[in-house]
Amino acid sequence: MVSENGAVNEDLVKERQNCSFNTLELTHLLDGGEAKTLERKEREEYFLSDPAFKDEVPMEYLSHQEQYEHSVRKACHMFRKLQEMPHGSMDNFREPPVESVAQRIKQLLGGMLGSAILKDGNPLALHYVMFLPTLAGQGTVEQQAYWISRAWNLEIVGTYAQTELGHGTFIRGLETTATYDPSTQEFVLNSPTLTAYKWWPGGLGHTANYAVVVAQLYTQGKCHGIHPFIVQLRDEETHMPMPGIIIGEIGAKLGMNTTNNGYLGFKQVRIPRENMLMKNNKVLEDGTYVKSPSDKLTYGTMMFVRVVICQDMASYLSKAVTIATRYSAVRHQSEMKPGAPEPQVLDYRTQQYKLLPSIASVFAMKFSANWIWEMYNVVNSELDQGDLERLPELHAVSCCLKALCTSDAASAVEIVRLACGGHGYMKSSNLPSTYGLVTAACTYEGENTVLLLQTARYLMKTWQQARSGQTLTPSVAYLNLYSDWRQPRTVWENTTDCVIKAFYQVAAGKVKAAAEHMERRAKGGMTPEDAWNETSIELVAASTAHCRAFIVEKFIETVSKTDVSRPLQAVLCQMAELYAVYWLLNNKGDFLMFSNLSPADVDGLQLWLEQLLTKLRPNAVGIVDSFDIHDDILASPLGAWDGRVYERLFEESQKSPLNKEPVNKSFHEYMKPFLRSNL
Ligand SMILES: CCCCCCCCCCCCCCCCCC(=O)SCCNC(=O)CCNC(=O)[C@H](O)C(C)(C)COP(=O)(O)OP(=O)(O)OC[C@H]1O[C@@H](n2cnc3c(N)ncnc32)[C@H](O)[C@@H]1OP(=O)(O)O
Ligand SMILES: Cc1cc2nc3c(=O)[nH]c(=O)nc-3n(C[C@H](O)[C@H](O)[C@H](O)COP(=O)(O)OP(=O)(O)OC[C@H]3O[C@@H](n4cnc5c(N)ncnc54)[C@H](O)[C@@H]3O)c2cc1C
Repeated sequence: MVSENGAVNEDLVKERQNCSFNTLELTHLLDGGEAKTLERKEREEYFLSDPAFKDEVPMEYLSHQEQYEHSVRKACHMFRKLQEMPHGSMDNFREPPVESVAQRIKQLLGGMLGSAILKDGNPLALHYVMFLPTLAGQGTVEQQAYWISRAWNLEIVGTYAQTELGHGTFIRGLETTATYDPSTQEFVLNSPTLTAYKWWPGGLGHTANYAVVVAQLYTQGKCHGIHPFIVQLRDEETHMPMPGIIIGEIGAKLGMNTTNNGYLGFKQVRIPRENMLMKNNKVLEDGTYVKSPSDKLTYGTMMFVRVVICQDMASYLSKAVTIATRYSAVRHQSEMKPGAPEPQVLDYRTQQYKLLPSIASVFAMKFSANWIWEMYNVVNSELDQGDLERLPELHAVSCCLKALCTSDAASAVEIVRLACGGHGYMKSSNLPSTYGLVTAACTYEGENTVLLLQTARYLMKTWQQARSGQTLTPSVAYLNLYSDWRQPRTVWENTTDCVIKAFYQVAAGKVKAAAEHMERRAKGGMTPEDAWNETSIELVAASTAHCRAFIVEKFIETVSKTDVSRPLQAVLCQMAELYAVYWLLNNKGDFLMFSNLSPADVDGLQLWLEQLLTKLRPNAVGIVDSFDIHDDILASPLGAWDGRVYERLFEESQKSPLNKEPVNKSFHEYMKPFLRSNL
């Protein structure tokens, strides 16, 4: 079914002809307007046309060390090009106003360009994603002026060193100490144990020469908890480790093998007092400690990254579903009807069930990521005015959204990889490394179970408030509405209103059940902590249900308000319905228990799901085409625009170093003597 030399695969041509909506309209919608699409495409062209980013030998065939060296070369070239970018866009980044550092970084690094150039991680990413935002968020005006300009101009390269060998989640338990010495006005950093060694920070191994180090602050004989310090790790000229710094790379990982995650130990390393980031808490010259209104402000960078991760997950998933959907349109297999031609695998219902809900997830993530990004900016400016009221709500929403977006992305990438059969197992398909990137996000920036429990903590508090009749903040207002889930059941309808209500009824029901079970345990004599731990499976489930309800509502709300042509509107609504019905059926026990759904309604829902798959099937390729992902970003023989899957797979196989010679020397060294010995 492949067309002659270089032409687009006929199946894909037909799919594109059958698409019922204007794919460009959807592209513009997703980019935020036509001008933004043009800007993105210009940026992509500017980077992707550069031969310096092309790999002669695919990275996977290089040694660990070579992979690192190539990625440093590419990362440096990438950021140099950013600085030199035409149309003055980078000029604005030379000395950015502090308050917009985060926005600008997102604007610069957002999207998928980075992963096209560096498929398995960028050793400079942490400099932009965490070092700079920490300087902006935690530094005083003077510290910002000095450090941010040095960091923006890449005079120094930084990372964020918080996690230790012994502790990642429980950051109050970190062991690195920073003890203030008023006689010299310095902090002395020390790693008292092996488990105190920093472990994991990206770029720490051999790339960064500075780090924000999170350590327990001691002054005047007292520990004041964890605080951020700027520490020089390596000489700016020679790059040799500074005295007292023990540093290296932690080794090969499941994925992200070019992010150069490192370890770091301190042996009585002295830094000036001014290197403690003092926007929030301060240590005066004489060692007096001055506390900020909330010790959680120190956690600001983590919150920022959790917010941007949601957007990042939507990008990775859009890439994976584009690859798998185009491949499924090109791939023919088996006989659906005796004697009939082999159908496109996309025509199998089970294949549609793997692909279409995963495509819908991209939209769900994008819309909720946009929403949380706006909330983040609003709350952040309130914080700057000293108003901390909405910080707990932002923390609660960002924790559960980060957890769901990353775990959904990881499972969807794996589902669509499996949907590509054997070819999905090839590294060249780019699906394994995409999985490596997204599954890492389930752990970094807060392990997902831990984050869901943070949201649960907030839900338990608000549940008590709901019970005492208090008005709740918007994201939990439903707890007031559905606090009594044993209300008489109303008739189930297959409508989005009924579905949204059901998701919230389930969330409220699960919050209530967890709260009641915890109370019962506490009344039975358990300590609150034990009661919490015993109930934590239900707490995580409550948090998940809360977040799913929120995502479903935002999805349906966004598509209903979007001003687009009718054909596109229809597709977006089908996507939103599919997302909702898919998750509803996946958790039908919860809905039967807590919502208006009765067993007799389940058949109708299953039918609804199947009808949606039928309606969306002809637009599957059109929808992923609208993501408008450049072939060099997809970097997959299975997913290229032209659908020349088999030719491209064969071309990729020719890049294996083993194919450079007809007989490998191992034949003469091992096989031949072995075979002879069996004669
Ligand atoms: C730059 C943009 C570019 C865009 C392009 C795309 C790029 C995307 C990014 C991709 C690249 C990423 C590279 C990888 C980066 C990984 C970096 C890391 O992992 S770094 C390492 C990341 N490491 C982690 O993430 C570690 C995870 N662990 C933690 O964050 C904490 O230990 C904890 C939150 C679990 C507990 O903390 P603990 O102090 O024990 O707290 P308790 O439980 O005792 O609760 C006490 C009270 O505090 C409250 N509260 C808590 N937090 C916050 C908050 N943030 N705020 C407000 N409140 C908060 C809580 O609600 C409670 O309130 P209440 O009920 O009393 O009223
Ligand atoms: C690719 C990657 C990049 C990273 N980059 C950085 C970086 O740049 N800088 C940095 O500082 N760190 C970084 N990290 C570290 C990362 O932030 C931590 O790994 C993460 O916060 C999880 O902590 P942990 O490894 O200690 O897991 P643990 O907390 O030990 O988790 C192990 C298990 O214990 C469970 N658990 C732990 N606490 C609780 C609890 N309270 N209740 C219930 N269950 C619990 C978890 O759910 C999990 O199942 C990175 C990690 C990875 C994988």
